[in-house]
Amino acid sequence: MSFSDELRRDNARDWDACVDHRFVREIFAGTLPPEVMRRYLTQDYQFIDRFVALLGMAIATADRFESRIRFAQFAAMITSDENTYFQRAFDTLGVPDAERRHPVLTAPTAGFQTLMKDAADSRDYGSCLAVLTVAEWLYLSWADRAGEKLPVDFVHAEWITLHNNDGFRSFVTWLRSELDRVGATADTAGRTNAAAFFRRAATLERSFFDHIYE
Ligand SMILES: Cc1ncc(CN)c(N)n1
Repeated sequence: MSFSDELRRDNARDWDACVDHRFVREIFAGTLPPEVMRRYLTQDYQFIDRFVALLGMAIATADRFESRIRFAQFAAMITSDENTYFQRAFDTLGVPDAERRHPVLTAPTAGFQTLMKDAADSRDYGSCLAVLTVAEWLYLSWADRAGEKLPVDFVHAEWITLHNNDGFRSFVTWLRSELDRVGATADTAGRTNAAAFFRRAATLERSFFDHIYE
């Protein structure tokens, strides 16, 4: 079994809870209440900020140019297509500027920020990769539903298509192969560290979905 499959299997409870989450069912059905989507997106925008910083550390610590290019291209997408989606969704949902920039952070958002800072501060490529892989592979896992119709509202539909398009799918395939490659050459401590970051990320993903309904 590959390293990434092993990590996913070891975190199956949190992983499966996210893939089958109420948020996922409601966003596909187009029934996600606007106040829930608003809470989700205002918190997630703070996630994205630190996520881009972590991508920067992956670019800095990667062991080859080819990997840096992949991350740089992905960072370009997040800071263009995904960033403009957030702005258009905030406009539609009536989120004022102050709340876009400085919302009161919830515990899962603050937890993610600490996790991403810890991964970046480790300056360990495998640990950065583990967190990035959970964030993107888990999102592909819930968003990639063959044959499912898209909801009408762009705020719902585009959040799905940002996470199930061909470019995203190929980035996730590459991320997993990169984690497998790095895991195969890492020593026991390196694999243990990456596994611990993977676990923290999977747990937080689940509480992030849960908390927007609390
Ligand atoms: C919490 C969270 N996790 C993952 C993703 C996917 N980039 C996201 N936008 N937000």
